Amino acid sequence: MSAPASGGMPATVLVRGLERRFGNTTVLDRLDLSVGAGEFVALLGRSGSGKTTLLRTLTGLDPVQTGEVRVPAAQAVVFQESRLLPWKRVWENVALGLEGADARGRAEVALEEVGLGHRLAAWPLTLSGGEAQRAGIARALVREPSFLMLDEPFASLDALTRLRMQDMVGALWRRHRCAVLLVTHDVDEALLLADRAVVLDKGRIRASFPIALPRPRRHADPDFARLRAALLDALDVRAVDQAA
Ligand SMILES: Nc1ncnc2c1ncn2[C@@H]1O[C@H](COP(=O)(O)OP(=O)(O)OP(=O)(O)O)[C@@H](O)[C@H]1O
Repeated sequence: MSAPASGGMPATVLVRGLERRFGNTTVLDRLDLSVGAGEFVALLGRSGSGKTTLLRTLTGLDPVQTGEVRVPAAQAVVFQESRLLPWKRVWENVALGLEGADARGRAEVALEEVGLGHRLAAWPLTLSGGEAQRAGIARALVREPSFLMLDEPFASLDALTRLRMQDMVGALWRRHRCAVLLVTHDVDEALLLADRAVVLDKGRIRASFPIALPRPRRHADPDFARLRAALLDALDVRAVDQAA
């Protein structure tokens, strides 16, 4: 795959002219998007703008009606709820579908990496919300994806747990360097984690902001506040109409 993504990186994910209609409603409208190798992209947009539909198309759950979608085979997705099987222990959930005699060992290493080494044999229903999401992230990482999709993974967590999880995901990304597409409603989350924030509106990309802030990112940084204001503007329908 040689088409360049933003920043001159080779594209890991390439979407060209993607359309998705449900009956007479166009949900994705000639959408173009690329995610570079190792690039962290945050996808923001108002409710109903098509974020989940785009993600479902990238995972193959939703068909490509019109347009082109290229994603690597080594992909993984983490949803808002962890979707662990309650009748399997935590390590078994993470090892599910892995091949080879070392599946359990690999699952345990992934769980240790997300700070769950002490709950390997626990039943999912005994985990806190944050722990369950950690297990979901371990289940994704153990597959060594070159493309990781995160669909509002922290939305149901309390504010403090969310901050801890954001820190953890930032650290994991620096270590693994896979391409990431994070769907979020949280502008600060995008600014804390992503290389680029992309705004979806009515099924089209309306804005794409490079987030050229040094890491670790700080809310107190004046550039952080400037980017937050620009991103909030782009999410506002009046600003979108002016840009269109
Ligand atoms: N299977 C379907 N049949 C009909 N309409 C659908 C279907 N799936 C999604 N839609 C419509 O497509 C539009 C986009 O939905 P989508 O879930 O992708 O938005 P979203 O940006 O993820 O929203 P949210 O932020 O609320 O999760 C909505 O108007 C939704 O009603």
